Amino acid sequence: MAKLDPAEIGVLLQPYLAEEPSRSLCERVQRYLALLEVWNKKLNLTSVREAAQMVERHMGESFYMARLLPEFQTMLDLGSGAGFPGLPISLMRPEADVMLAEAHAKKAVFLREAVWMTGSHARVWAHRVEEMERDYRFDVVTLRAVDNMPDALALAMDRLEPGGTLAFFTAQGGETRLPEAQWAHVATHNVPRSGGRILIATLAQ
Ligand SMILES: C[S@@+](CC[C@H](N)C(=O)[O-])C[C@H]1O[C@@H](n2cnc3c(N)ncnc32)[C@H](O)[C@@H]1O
Repeated sequence: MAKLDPAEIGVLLQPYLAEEPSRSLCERVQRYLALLEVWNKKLNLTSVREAAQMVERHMGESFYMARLLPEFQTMLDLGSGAGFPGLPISLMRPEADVMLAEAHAKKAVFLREAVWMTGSHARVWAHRVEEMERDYRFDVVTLRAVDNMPDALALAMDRLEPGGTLAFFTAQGGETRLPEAQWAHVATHNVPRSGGRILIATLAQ
C-alpha cells in the first residue's frame, strides 16, 4: 500500500472536519493506519486496502460522526473491530471515557496497541457487550457494520442512559429502522464523499 505523509492525510481528512486537522492528529492517523496495515496481513480487520480510502472511509467518516455527537462523558463503541468509529472519536474527544467493545480476542489486542500508538485514552472491553455488568450504561453508543443490526441496536439501547444518544452508520441505499422507544430527537446526516448516512437519535429523559 502506498504510504501517505501527514500533509496528504490532512488534505484527505478536510471534508470530514470542522477545522484544519493539526499535524499531530495527522501523524497519529498515519501511525494508526500503518499498524492496521501490518495487522491486516494476519487478521482480517478491514477489506479496505487502498491508503486514501482507509483515511476517508475509516478515519474521516468516524471523525465526521464525532462532529455530530452532543457533549458526552461516557461512550460505548459496540463491535469496534479495528476501532471504527470509536477510536477516532476518542481522539476528537480526549476528555471523554470511551469504551471500545470487541468480542474477538485478537482484534481486542490490536485495539489495545492502536490505543497506545495513537495516544488515545480509550479503554478496551475484550468481551461481548452482553457480558458487561447489567447496570453499565453510557451517554452515547456508536455502531458501524455490526452483523445483525436489529439485534445490535436492541443491545445498544439496553446500554443507553436516559437522554442518551445512539449513533450509527446506515449502508448506502439501505435504511435501518430504529428500535421502538421514546425518541426526543432523530436526525440523519449524509456522510461526505459517500452515499452512506449517519443516524443520530437521542432518547427522551
Ligand atoms: C464487521 S466488524 C465491524 C467493525 C467496525 N465497527 C468497523 O466498522 O470497521 C463487527 C465486529 O463486531 C464485533 N461484535 C459483534 N457483536 C458484538 C458484541 N455483542 N459484543 C462485542 N463485540 C461484538 C465482532 O467481533 C466484529 O469484530
